[in-house]
Amino acid sequence: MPDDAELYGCAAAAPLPAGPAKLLLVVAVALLDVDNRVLIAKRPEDKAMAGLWEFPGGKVAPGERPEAALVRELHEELGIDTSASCLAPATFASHAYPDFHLLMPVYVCRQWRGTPTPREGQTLAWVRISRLRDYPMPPADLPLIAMLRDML
Ligand SMILES: Nc1nc2c([nH]c(=O)n2[C@H]2C[C@H](O)[C@@H](COP(=O)(O)OP(=O)(O)OP(=O)(O)O)O2)c(=O)[nH]1
Ligand SMILES: [Mg+2]
Repeated sequence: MPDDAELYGCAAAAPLPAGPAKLLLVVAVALLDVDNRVLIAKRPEDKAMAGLWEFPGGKVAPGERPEAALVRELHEELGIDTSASCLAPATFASHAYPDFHLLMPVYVCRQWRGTPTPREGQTLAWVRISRLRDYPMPPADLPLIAMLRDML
């Protein structure tokens, strides 16, 4: 059983490389059902990091508020409607990928209208937080699993 330092990813701390080429702002959500299961989506074959499971969301457009971006992405990707007031800031990921640095605020949402439906070729799964580790996720997401487990 890994200890918490490993789960949070701080056991393998290495010196930070020089500044990233580009900072990418992506917003994501832990959508929770009444049983506290979280919705994850498997990235489709035609996208970067295909086959990995992620929290729904996407890039913030220039000039767009992060919450508005997430409301838009949830509609585009899952066909559900929510409002900025239903998005509670929870945690964030900060990860240096080889070609960009990802900064990803993660919100928790328990209220929306509609049934999440894969609109962009994803596969969806409702998963207990204690089982998230069974689903391969992008490296940026790995510290989030323990954070959400402790928080929710
Ligand atoms: N949505 C989301 N993206 C993640 C997660 N973890 C992670 O490393 N990413 C990365 C993958 C991508 O490089 C980037 C999100 O880009 P994206 O391609 O999904 O953006 P988008 O939904 O706006 O899609 P597109 O219109 O650009 O096709 O963030 C995660 O949990 N959720
Ligand atoms: Mg996306």
